[in-house]
Amino acid sequence: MTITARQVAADVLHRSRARDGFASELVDDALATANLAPQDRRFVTQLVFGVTRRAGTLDALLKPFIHLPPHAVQPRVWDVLRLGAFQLTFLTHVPKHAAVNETVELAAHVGAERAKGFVNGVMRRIAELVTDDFTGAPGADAVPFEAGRPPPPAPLPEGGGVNARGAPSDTLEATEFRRSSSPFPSGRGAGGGGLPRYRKLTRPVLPDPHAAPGAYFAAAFSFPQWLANRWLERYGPDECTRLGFWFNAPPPLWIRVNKLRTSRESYRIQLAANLIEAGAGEHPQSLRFPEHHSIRDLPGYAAGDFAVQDHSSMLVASALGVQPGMRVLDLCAAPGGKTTHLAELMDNRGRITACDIDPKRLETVTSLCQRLGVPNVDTVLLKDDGAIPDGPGEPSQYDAALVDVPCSNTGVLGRRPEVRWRLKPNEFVHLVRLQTRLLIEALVRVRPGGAVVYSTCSIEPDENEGVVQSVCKGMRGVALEAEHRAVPGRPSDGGYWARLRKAK
Ligand SMILES: C[S@@+](CC[C@H](N)C(=O)[O-])C[C@H]1O[C@@H](n2cnc3c(N)ncnc32)[C@H](O)[C@@H]1O
Repeated sequence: MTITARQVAADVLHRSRARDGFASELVDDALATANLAPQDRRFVTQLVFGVTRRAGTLDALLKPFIHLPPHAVQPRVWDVLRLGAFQLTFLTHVPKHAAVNETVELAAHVGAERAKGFVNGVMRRIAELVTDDFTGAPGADAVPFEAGRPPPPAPLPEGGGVNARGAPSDTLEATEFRRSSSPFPSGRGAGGGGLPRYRKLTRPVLPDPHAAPGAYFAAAFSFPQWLANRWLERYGPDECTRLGFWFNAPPPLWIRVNKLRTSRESYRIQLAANLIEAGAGEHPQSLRFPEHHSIRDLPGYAAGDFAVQDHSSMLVASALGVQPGMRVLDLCAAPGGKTTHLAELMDNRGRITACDIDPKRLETVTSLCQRLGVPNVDTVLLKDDGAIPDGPGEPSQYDAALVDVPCSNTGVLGRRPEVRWRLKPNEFVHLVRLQTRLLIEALVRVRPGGAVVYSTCSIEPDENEGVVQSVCKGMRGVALEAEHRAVPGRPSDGGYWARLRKAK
């Protein structure tokens, strides 16, 4: 029997709830075995990522029509209801009757044949609730649909904003969060440039944005209440609206052109010959695709002409300022995106020790090195105690180190849709403790005069400036040389890096 895209999506959501892995890995696994046409494969991704990102909003829309205690609805039936509500609210290419009927059939697939009538009733109410009208203003009867289209970016000079080594200029914050205390904005600017679109409902179901901004932001933009409160206090409603739209949309695809193999311009010509459009980003190796592409189908994938890497991540290895011939420690290396970038910046000359505690993820460092043509990386599996090997020869003799620590991932919530629901506020204490320890260990391994770059894909100050400041304060002979906050959506993922230098 053939399996449908909706059935695959329902199965992935079930596995994701059981925390079987990241949604992206589970989708890849499922698509590897399901025999689906390309447009159905894209539909699976759209459903799984969309439902996971928007789960909070979908539940707010569903709850008024479910007169049962939440535990009385089986989790898999709840997944089915979210899948149906997502199609009716956030997709415009699925006809309403198809969304309702297919969702009812899905109940049987998840082993809840007897729930078909219930699912049918709820879906019909959602179909009545969601109108085909859009507005530019938030409200209790308007669901955030999409950000306004930003104005086209001004053309960038080649390598603009970066120095000769490809390192970003050492200013703190090339871009900055905008703090505002205005009520939730409407109109131009709220979504990052153009007019945002909110989908009108026939009646108010969401909290009122003016009377209850915290509850509104959590429900309308689908964030856990604790995170909504945290961000509203820090950024204000205007910036939260922009972040909400950004994190609920699919993030753009960026690649890093492998300068060991080709140049950005030559690769762009290769893309153009295949009628594929890509725009140059500020980092001299970066290209951004305006449209979705299957990575393995892009020209030069097997030959290692590029690695998939977000623009913000490319800035991190560049910030270390490595030179050919150096001995470099990469303390949290897997899956190897930044390790291989370091090798490219070193022109494959010198040695990189790439450590991680996860053996499976460490294997991906090796395979990425092979694909990209990087021979000078030694992978090291760290033991449970996290003990790090000394550099070649004497201890503490690495010329430079990168410590790209495990973090909350709050800068990449669009790419990691399940993170917002898995992350708990009490995790920050443990993360900060680990991050501080790793940064100190990297500093200990580097020679006098050497540099360490500390980085995260978090936008939480306690994981970023907080860790760096406390280490600089507590460790003699260590100075903060430069730091950079990447703001989500300007132009890519959120994150942070700081370069520290040991006194000579
Ligand atoms: C943000 S990821 C690194 C991404 C990588 N630098 C890249 O660019 O592809 C963090 C990594 O830290 C690893 N990790 C977690 N705890 C660690 C520890 N105590 N020591 C070293 N690595 C650790 C995780 O397994 C994970 O691979």
